Amino acid sequence: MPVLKNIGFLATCKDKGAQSDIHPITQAAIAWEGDSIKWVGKEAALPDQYMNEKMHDAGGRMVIPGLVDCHTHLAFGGWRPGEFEMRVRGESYLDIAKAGGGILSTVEATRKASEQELFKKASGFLDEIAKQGVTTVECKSGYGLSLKHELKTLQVYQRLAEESPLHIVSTFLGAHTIPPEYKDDRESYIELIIDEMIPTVAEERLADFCDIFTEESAFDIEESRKILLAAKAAGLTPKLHADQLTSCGGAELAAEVEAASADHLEQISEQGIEDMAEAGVVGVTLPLATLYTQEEPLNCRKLVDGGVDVAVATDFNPGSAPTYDLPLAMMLTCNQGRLTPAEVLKGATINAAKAIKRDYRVGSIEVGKSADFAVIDAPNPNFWMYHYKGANCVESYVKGQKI
Ligand SMILES: N=CN[C@@H](CCC(=O)O)C(=O)O
Ligand SMILES: [Zn+2]
Repeated sequence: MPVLKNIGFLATCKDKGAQSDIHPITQAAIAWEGDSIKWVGKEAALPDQYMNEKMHDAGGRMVIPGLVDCHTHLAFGGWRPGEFEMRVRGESYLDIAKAGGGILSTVEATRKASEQELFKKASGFLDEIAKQGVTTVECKSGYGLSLKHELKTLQVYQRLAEESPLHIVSTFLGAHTIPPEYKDDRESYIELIIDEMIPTVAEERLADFCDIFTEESAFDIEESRKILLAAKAAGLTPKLHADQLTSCGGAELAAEVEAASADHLEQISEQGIEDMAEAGVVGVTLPLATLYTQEEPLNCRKLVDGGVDVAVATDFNPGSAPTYDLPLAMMLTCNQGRLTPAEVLKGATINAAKAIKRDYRVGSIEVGKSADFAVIDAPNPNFWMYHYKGANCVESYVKGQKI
C-alpha cells in the first residue's frame, strides 16, 4: 500500500459546505491500495500498518485531487489559426460562423481524417494535458455531424479510455451545428440525430452524455428540447452549450430537462440562475473561450451566490479555445470570474466531477475514491493562482499510478 507523505497542504475538496470550503489538512499523508484511496489524514496520525510501505514524498508542497477538465472537444482534424487573426482584427465569432468558417471548417477537416489520425493527435494532447495534473477529461464529438463520422470520433474516445492512463468520459454532440448537406433542410438533420445517431450511440454505449449548442447560429430552444428529451429517453444525460453569445433561455432549458451541466453562460438571465440552482444543474465556466472570442467574462460570483455549483473547464477546441491549459482557465476565473482560488479549485475538481456525474469516484481525496492526485509546487491555492507560472505540477498519480 503506497503512501504519499510530507504534504504541507492537502486540499481534499470534499463535496460538503460552501464552494470556498476545500476541507484542507496540513502536514498530511494519503495511503492507497491498487487504484483506490484507503486512508487520508494528518501524517502524525498515519496508522502503523502503513509505516513500512513504499513512501513517496511531496516535499512539503500542496497536494490536490487530480484536476477534472469537464468540457473539451479533444478530437478534431486541422486547426484554425486564420480565424484567430480575423477575430483579433475585429470580426466576431458569430460572423465567422455565419460566413461558413468556424465549426464547419473543422467538420470538413475531421471528416477527412482517419480514426487512427484522430487517435494519434488526441492522444498527444492527453500527454500534455496530464502534465498539468489533470487526471479526468470529458471529450465531445461534434465535428463529424454524420452517423459515420460521429461514431468515428466517439470510437477514438473509446480507444483512449482503454489505452490512456487518464479517466475519459465521452459526450455525443451531433447537435453542434447543422452540417452543409442539410443547410436547407434542418428538420431532416434533427430527425437523423433523433432517429439514428442517438439510438446508435446509446446502444453501442459510446457516450454517457448528449450535448447541444443552443444558440442563434445553431439550435433554438424548441429544437434543443426535442433533441435532449430524445437523448434522455435513450439513457444519455443532457448537457448544454447555453447562453454563450445570446441570452436565449438555455439555462432555463437545462434546468427543465435536468441536465448535468449548462456550460458557457456568459449571457445567462436572472431566471436562468434561479432555475439552475433549484434543479441542481452545475454551471461550467469556460473563460478561455470568452477570452479568445473577446466576449464579456461570466460573473461566476453571481452564480455561486445564487446557489449554483460552478465548475471550471478549458473548452479545448480548434476555434474558440485552442489551448488546454486548465490552470490558466482557473486563474482567469479568479481574475475575471471573481471566484477565490479555493472556490476555483473546487470548480476544477469536485464540481467538475459533478458536471460529468463522476463525483462518486473522482474529484476529491477521500477514502474509497480513485487514487488521483497532483503535487503542486505552491504552498496553497492562493499562492498558486497568484504567482501563476503555467507548469507547476511536479508529479501526478492516477488510479494509484505515478504518471
Ligand atoms: N460553442 C460551441 N462550440 C465550441 C466551439 C467550437 C468551435 O469553435 O470549433 C465551444 O464550446 O466554444
Ligand atoms: Zn464547447
